[in-house]
Amino acid sequence: MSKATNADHHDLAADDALRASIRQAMLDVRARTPLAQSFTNFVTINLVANAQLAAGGTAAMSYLPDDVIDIAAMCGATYINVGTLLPFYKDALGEITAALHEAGHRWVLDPVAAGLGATRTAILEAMRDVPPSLVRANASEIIALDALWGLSDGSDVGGGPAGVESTDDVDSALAAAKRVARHLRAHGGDGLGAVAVSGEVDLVTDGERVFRLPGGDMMMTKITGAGCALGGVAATYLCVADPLVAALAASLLFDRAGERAAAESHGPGSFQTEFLDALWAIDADTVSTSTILEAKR
Ligand SMILES: Nc1ncnc2c1ncn2[C@@H]1O[C@H](COP(=O)(O)OP(=O)(O)OP(=O)(O)O)[C@@H](O)[C@H]1O
Ligand SMILES: Cc1ncsc1CCO
Ligand SMILES: [Mg+2]
Repeated sequence: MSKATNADHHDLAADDALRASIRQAMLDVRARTPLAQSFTNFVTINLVANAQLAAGGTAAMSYLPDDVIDIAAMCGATYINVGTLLPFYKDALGEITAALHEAGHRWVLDPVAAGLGATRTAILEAMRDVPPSLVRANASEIIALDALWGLSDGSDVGGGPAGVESTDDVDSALAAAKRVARHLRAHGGDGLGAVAVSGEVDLVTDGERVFRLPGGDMMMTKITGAGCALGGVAATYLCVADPLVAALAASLLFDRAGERAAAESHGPGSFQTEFLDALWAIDADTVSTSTILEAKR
């Protein structure tokens, strides 16, 4: 598939309403300290919680269905990540996602390693009819999710799952990302939904509008869980903003924070520390005035 060129895009105008919404979402998170709970993998759980706190929210992690369902009633959004599977997850996630859907509660799905293994496939397939508000994933995972939800027209053939890392570039997931976003909007209840595909240039779409966000730093791929933390912070923003705005705000904050951390650090260990400091330090104006390339329709 050909790469989009700059002629196909324009930077969003300074007075575009989306920029004001992104700025407001950041200010609201820092003013209100919203709680987004997580059901997430145990490799990166600590980074997810710390990133949510650094971005201005609060965190609570749980795996027990009645606990997660009770917390959902008192928090703004939930983050669900299928990275490390345990035997009880299939039943627990089925019960939790059905209840969240019934309650109209907003949640973010991180379909880590989508396409890998029969149990993960069954878990993700069951989410098709009770979908999240926002899917945050790398390109390979979006291509796999689109296929296993039966949305694919067969034109995108991804590299397939190779574990938790992407084997596909972000643009190759464009059609899949748009189909998944449209599915979320059609089945999510409130008509809202968005997909955030992370990579060297992030791609965010609500199924109609497509935005590309250049930036970040390759050091983000040298710590585990930058993507998981991005999903967790997207859930933090989802407490105060629509899925499209939450996806853009979180992705832009991560890009700016990654750049700042790379300039201050000297390897993966200090990068992670500097990255949390940067999530804390970067202001709403820096994020909302970032380059946001919208594709011509
Ligand atoms: N090559 C790159 N250059 C700049 N930024 C990048 C690059 N690759 C990823 N990023 C950034 O890193 C963050 C995480 O994206 P990534 O695609 O690595 O997620 P992921 O594969 O789900 O990660 P994980 O599963 O380890 O949590 C995003 O903010 C993204 O913009
Ligand atoms: C390394 C790893 N294994 C399962 S989840 C995870 C974190 C990155 O997604
Ligand atoms: Mg990931």
